Amino acid sequence: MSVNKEIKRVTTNTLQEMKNKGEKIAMLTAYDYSMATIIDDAGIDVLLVGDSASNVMAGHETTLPITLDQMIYHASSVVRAAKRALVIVDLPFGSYQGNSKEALNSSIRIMKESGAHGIKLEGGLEIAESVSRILAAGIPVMGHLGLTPQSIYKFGTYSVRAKEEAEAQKLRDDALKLQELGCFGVVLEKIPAMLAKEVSDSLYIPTIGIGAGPHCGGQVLVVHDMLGINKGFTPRFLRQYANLYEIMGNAVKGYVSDVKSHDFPNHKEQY
Ligand SMILES: Nc1nc(=O)c2c([nH]1)NC[C@@H]1CN(c3ccc(C(=O)N[C@@H](CCC(=O)O)C(=O)O)cc3)CN21
Ligand SMILES: CC(C)C(=O)C(=O)O
Ligand SMILES: [Mg+2]
Repeated sequence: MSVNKEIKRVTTNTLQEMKNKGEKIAMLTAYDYSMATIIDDAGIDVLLVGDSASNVMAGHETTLPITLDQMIYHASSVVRAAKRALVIVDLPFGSYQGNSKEALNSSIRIMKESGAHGIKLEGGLEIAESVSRILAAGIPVMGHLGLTPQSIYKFGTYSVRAKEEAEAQKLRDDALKLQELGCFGVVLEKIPAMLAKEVSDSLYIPTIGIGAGPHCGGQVLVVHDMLGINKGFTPRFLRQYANLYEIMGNAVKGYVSDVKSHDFPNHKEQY
């Protein structure tokens, strides 16, 4: 159990209390120990070990290639860093779509081998049986609706979702279903702000938006995007809080220059 008396861990109950009080939830991705330490120490509520690690960490075009073993490796590193934040891990593509037993086994592996506090998976009614089974095992589940990147080849683009009424109605139904099953929250990705407001107001559990406007219970971004490390990714929903690509690049340029010019190491930097 928790031995740290000074820092109170965020739990799924904390997130529900925040929604009840109208206090916004701040969530960011993290994939490694060093970055997670900085983000946790800076006061984030939820750390998401996203399958966006496939893009950001491994350089793949999509989230599809990342494996369950790789997600567990990233998650265990983040868990070791997180003193306060709730740590949630994406079930990667291919680790849950087969059947609900597979979904449960994958979730159990994540909880057992990484020490994370809950899982997230993409989809609505199609994955209801899996969500129930994972929840029945006592594992907190977060839903993810709207732009679901694991289905990119079904949709063909990363454009805004649920602009048409039929898709908007399915999203409303899916969100209610996920709440009814017992999910502690739902990510809403790249949908119209008014639809996100409607869904957020109709649910008692918190919604966490990314490109879903200001009315969600909280917000999530990929940390490399908001720190400006991921050069060239500038969707409208992104606010860049730093330009670390430039800052880190300049530091490396300085080092290269100092080595080439014989400036580094100097007499104090040797034995
Ligand atoms: N670095 C990174 N950041 C993310 O937010 C992210 C990932 N990776 N990987 C998984 C998913 C994929 N997501 C994405 C991917 C692409 C766009 C995007 O390019 N949007 C463009 C144009 C898309 C279009 O209309 O076709 C935009 O301008 O919004 C948005 C979200 C969000 N997730
Ligand atoms: C963008 C967030 C919601 C995500 O699922 C990820 O980073 O993988
Ligand atoms: Mg994801």
